[in-house]
Amino acid sequence: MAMEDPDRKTEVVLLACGSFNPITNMHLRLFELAKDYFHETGKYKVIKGIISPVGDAYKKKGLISANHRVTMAKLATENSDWVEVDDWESCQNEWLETLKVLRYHHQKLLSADVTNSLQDAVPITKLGRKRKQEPNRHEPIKKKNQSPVVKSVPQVKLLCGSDMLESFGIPNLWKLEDITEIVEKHGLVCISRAGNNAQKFIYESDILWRHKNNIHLVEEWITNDISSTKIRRALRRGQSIRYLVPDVVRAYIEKNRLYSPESEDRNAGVVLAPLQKHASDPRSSQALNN
Ligand SMILES: Nc1ncnc2c1ncn2[C@@H]1O[C@H](COP(=O)(O)OP(=O)(O)OP(=O)(O)O)[C@@H](O)[C@H]1O
Ligand SMILES: NC(=O)c1ccc[n+]([C@@H]2O[C@H](COP(=O)(O)O)[C@@H](O)[C@H]2O)c1
Ligand SMILES: [Zn+2]
Repeated sequence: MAMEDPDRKTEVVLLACGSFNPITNMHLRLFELAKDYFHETGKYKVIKGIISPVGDAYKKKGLISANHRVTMAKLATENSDWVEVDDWESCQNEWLETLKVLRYHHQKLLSADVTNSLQDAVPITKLGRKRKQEPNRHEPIKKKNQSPVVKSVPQVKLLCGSDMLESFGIPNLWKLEDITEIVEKHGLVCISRAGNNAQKFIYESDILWRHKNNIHLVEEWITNDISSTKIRRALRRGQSIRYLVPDVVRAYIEKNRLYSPESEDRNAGVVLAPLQKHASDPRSSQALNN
């Protein structure tokens, strides 16, 4: 095997935004697939995964309270040593554009980095993460003013499925400037199926095409059709969801009787927050594919 200096790799944090209503094994697989992909390039090191369940103000039909969705996501990731759940987005009173969630997490890493570099000048560790498992690494000894702080902050990339990528083309759902900033400043990791439309979708959009180096398409060879919609459907019908979601999540759903015909009717007839917000905004993404 080639000798590689792990410090040369670009550090990446993966951020997944969605309803997670409820979280499934498929959602957890997205992170593993993306991590394998980045590590196989030899250029990146994935240091963290973040699940950010959307807030109740998103108003999607059948969306149960964020409180339960966050709890289930935390239960699902309790055995993961790198994926965590962040409830900042779901605690906001209003629905937030995904770009704002990306910015928030990037900013948070920046401030962690600054705090770290102020606290200890030597040795320099990238990010401000404690490297517990590798105490004997030979970090270069530098004075803090010799190393620009910003340079070592990891990139926060949006992790999604191809359905989310393709939703960029739905009129009034996304602002063009948001899509541009996501692919320009952060980057996108999209888990897709062989022979699907993700590549064609990128080809057909000038903006996505221009930034295609920052859009990583990861092929899912061991396909898996689990979706939250199907989980909720099975629950309404009294069917088993065992082995489709982590067992702790299944137990939590049963104990709290979370999904029912009534819960599926929540927000029925209500306009989805982004559509409500952007409908009157001429900058919305009707012009993605030009
Ligand atoms: N089968 C899948 N393959 C790839 N990505 C997926 C798959 N299912 C969900 N995702 C991705 O997971 C993220 C969170 O999605 P979401 O919470 O909507 O889950 P979902 O299972 O699609 O739920 P629903 O059925 O309610 O739409 C999104 O980026 C979505 O694209
Ligand atoms: N303009 C935007 O930023 C925008 C529009 C639509 C959905 N989203 C996000 O995408 C995710 C979609 O989740 P669902 O597939 O469960 O609807 C949510 O996190 C939502 O906030 C963002
Ligand atoms: Zn979905």
